[in-house]
Amino acid sequence: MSFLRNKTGMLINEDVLGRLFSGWTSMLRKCMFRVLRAGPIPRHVAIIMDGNRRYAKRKRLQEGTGHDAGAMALLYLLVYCYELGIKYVTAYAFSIDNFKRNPEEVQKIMDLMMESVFLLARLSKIYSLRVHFAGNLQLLSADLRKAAKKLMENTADNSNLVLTICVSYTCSDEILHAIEESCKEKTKIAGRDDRGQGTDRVIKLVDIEKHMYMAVVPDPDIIIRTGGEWRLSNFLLWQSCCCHLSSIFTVWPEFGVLHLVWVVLDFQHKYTYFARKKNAIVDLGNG
Ligand SMILES: CC(C)=CCC/C(C)=C/CC/C(C)=C/COP(=O)(O)OP(=O)(O)O
Repeated sequence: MSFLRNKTGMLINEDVLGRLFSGWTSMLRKCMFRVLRAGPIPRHVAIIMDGNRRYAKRKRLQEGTGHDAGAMALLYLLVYCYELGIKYVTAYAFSIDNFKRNPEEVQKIMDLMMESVFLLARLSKIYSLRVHFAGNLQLLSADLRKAAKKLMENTADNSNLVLTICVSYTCSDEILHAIEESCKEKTKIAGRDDRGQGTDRVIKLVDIEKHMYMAVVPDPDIIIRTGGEWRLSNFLLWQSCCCHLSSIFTVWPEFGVLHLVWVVLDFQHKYTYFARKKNAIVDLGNG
């Protein structure tokens, strides 16, 4: 059993999360965030959560513990982002290519995902989070798909922060899906118009963008990749044309509040470039 799980095998979130919101550490964090808010705060932060297995290996922990710790790190990050005033967080939780991994590992990650859905349901009530799943959900088990859809429906009216979990996702699949849906839509419209006259049959960028899995959120301002790599690994390729890339050497389970502060400071440093991108920055008056 992993050190992050209790005797019944459940992730020990209560204590860990409880400690986040009380005491002097929480006070220090809030002071730090207050100072950080003197500068521009990114509206949307996306993360490639790399290095979970390396973390477990380095610490000589059981297999799977790295992903447990990674899931906890994401819950922590959500709270930090909420406190800082970041409105959108997107996490690359499982790519379509990850299905090629050892079946046992895939099953463990899927079980963790199911468990995370329940944890997120509780967290979303406390913080009024909206949870959105982006990806080819047909590739997931019926149970996980059902739980994910239920969580999306139950949190659809929440507005403090939108968490998008990219699962069974690759951006090339997302683009293909959006083009297919656009073609279907255009064919339907053309079919309704007998002679095809007056019908706009040409597929435009807006048609494709409308059908992207990520259409419900604005493009990211920052993509953070942990584990020391710079690759995008088929994550948000369409949406990342103007975004700031940040590669952190730390493995994902060890990503903490100070890493987030560093990334935001780095973003603020490049503010002059980002300021050219209209609406990229949260209006501090409202944040
Ligand atoms: C709440 C929620 C949605 C939880 C998601 C759980 C989680 C952290 C999933 C990450 C899965 C994954 C394949 C990460 C990449 O690290 P890796 O396994 O490739 O590690 P490595 O780079 O050390 O090999």
